[in-house]
Amino acid sequence: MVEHRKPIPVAEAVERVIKKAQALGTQQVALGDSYGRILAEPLKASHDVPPFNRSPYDGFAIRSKDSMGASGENRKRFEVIDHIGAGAVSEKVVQEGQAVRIMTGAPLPAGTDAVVMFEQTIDSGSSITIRKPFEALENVSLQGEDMKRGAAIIDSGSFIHPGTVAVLATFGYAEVQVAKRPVVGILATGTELLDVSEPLQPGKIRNSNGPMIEAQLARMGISCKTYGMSVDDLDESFNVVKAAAEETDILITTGGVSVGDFDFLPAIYERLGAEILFNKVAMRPGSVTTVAVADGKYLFGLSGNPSACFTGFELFVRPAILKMMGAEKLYLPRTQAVLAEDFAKPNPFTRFIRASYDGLSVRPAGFNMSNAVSSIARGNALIVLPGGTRGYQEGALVDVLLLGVEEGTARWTL
Ligand SMILES: Nc1nc2c(c(=O)[nH]1)N[C@H]1C(S)=C(S)[C@@H](COP(=O)(O)OP(=O)(O)OC[C@H]3O[C@@H](n4cnc5c(N)ncnc54)[C@H](O)[C@@H]3O)O[C@H]1N2
Ligand code: MOO
Ligand SMILES: [Mg+2]
Repeated sequence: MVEHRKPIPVAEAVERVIKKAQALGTQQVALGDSYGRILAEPLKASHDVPPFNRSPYDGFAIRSKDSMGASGENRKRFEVIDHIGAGAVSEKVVQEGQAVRIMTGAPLPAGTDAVVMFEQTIDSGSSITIRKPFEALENVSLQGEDMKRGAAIIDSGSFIHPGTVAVLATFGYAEVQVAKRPVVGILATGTELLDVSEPLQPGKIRNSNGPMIEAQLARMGISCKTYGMSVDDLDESFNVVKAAAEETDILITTGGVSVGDFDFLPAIYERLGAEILFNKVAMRPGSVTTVAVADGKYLFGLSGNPSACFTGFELFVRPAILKMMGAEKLYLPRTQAVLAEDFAKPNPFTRFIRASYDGLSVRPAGFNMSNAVSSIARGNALIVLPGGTRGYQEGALVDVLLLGVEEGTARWTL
C-alpha cells in the first residue's frame, strides 16, 4: 500500500530544520582568508576612527579666528610656515596669521582648527590670502567621527564581506575568529545516472544534481566531499549513506525519497534509526523533500527532480548550514516585483517558480516543472505564490526570493 504523508507548511519545515542545527565551533584565519566567512566574535572599535583630527582636503590649515572678517574686499593673508602630507606630523605650533600647507589625511597641526581648500585661496608660495571667514572645525575630519573607541561595530554572526574586511584591517585584525565550516557530503542516488563525462545510453541521464549542489555549496563558500552516485539498491545505498554520514556533518542525497519501488531513502533512514523531521512539505516543487537527523548529523534527502532538488537546497540546506555557523542572517532575501506574464496554473501548495528578476519585474524562466533543468539555469530568483491560490495575471505584485546574494536576511518573511 502506498504510504500517505502529511504535508507541513514550508515555514514550519524551515523552523524544524533550523532547530536541529549544532554549533560547529570557531577557528582563527588570516585576514586575507576571512572573506566569505561568518564572524565569530563581536567587533568593537579598539580606537577612534579616524584616530586624530585630520584634513579632508588638500589646502591650508589655519586658526579659524584669524579668518574673521575676511571678504572679497578685505582678503586675509596667512604666512605659510610648514608643509605636510598624509603620514607626516607638523612640529610647528601655528600662531596668529600663520598657516600650514596640508594634504588630505594629514593631522591638523597644533593651534589650527580649520582647513582652507586650495581652490579657496590665492597662493603666492610663502603666503596665501582668503576671502571668507572659516568657523572652528570647518573642513576638519574629526577624531572618532566614523567610529568611537569602544563602540560595537559588527555583530558576531555577520557575513564577512569586503566592507567588513576593511573594518577588521582598520583595527589591526591580522587574524580573525570565524565559524568553522561544516563538512558536507553529496551522494546522488539513481540507477539511471551517468557521470558527466559518459555518453547517453537508453533510459539513462547524466547526474546533474550532484554538480549543481556542489555549485550551490560553492556559492556559500563551502567545499564538499562527493560520494559520487549509487544505484537504487537498498543495501548498497545504505552502506554508502552510513559511511558518508560518519565522515560528514551534513549528508545531502538526491533522489529516492518519494514512494516509488526503488525509492530507498525512507528505508535507509529507518535502518539508521534517524529522526525524520518531515518527509512532505506543502510546496511545489520539492514536496517530497525529506530531512532527518542521525547522531547529530543532518541527512538532507533532496528530491531527484532537478528543480525540486535545487529549491530544497535553497530553502532548507542553506539556512541550516548558516545556522550551524552561527550566522544571524539565514534566509534568502525577499522582495516584491510585478509579474511580467500570466501564470495560469492554480497553486494547491506554495509554489516556487524559477524566474528571472530584473529589479522591477519578474518572469518565470521557461519550462517550470519539477523535473526541469532549463529554468534553473535561466533563473536568478524564485517567485513564491502562496498555497491555496488560483492563477496569477500579468501585472500582479508577487513575492520574490533572490538567489545568489552573499548575505541573506534574519527574518523568514513568507
Ligand atoms: N505516486 C507518486 N509518485 C511520485 C510522487 C508522489 O507523491 N506519488 N511524488 C513526485 C514528486 S513530487 C517528485 S519531486 C518525485 C521525487 O522523486 P524522488 O525524489 O524519489 O527521486 P527519483 O525517483 O530518484 O527521481 C525523480 C526524477 O529525477 C531524476 N533524477 C534523479 N536523480 C537525478 C540527478 N542526480 N540528476 C538529474 N536528474 C535526476 C530521475 O531520473 C527522475 O526522473 O517523485 C514523484 N513521484
Ligand atoms: O517534490 Mo515534487 O517536486 O513536488 O514535484
Ligand atoms: Mg522516486
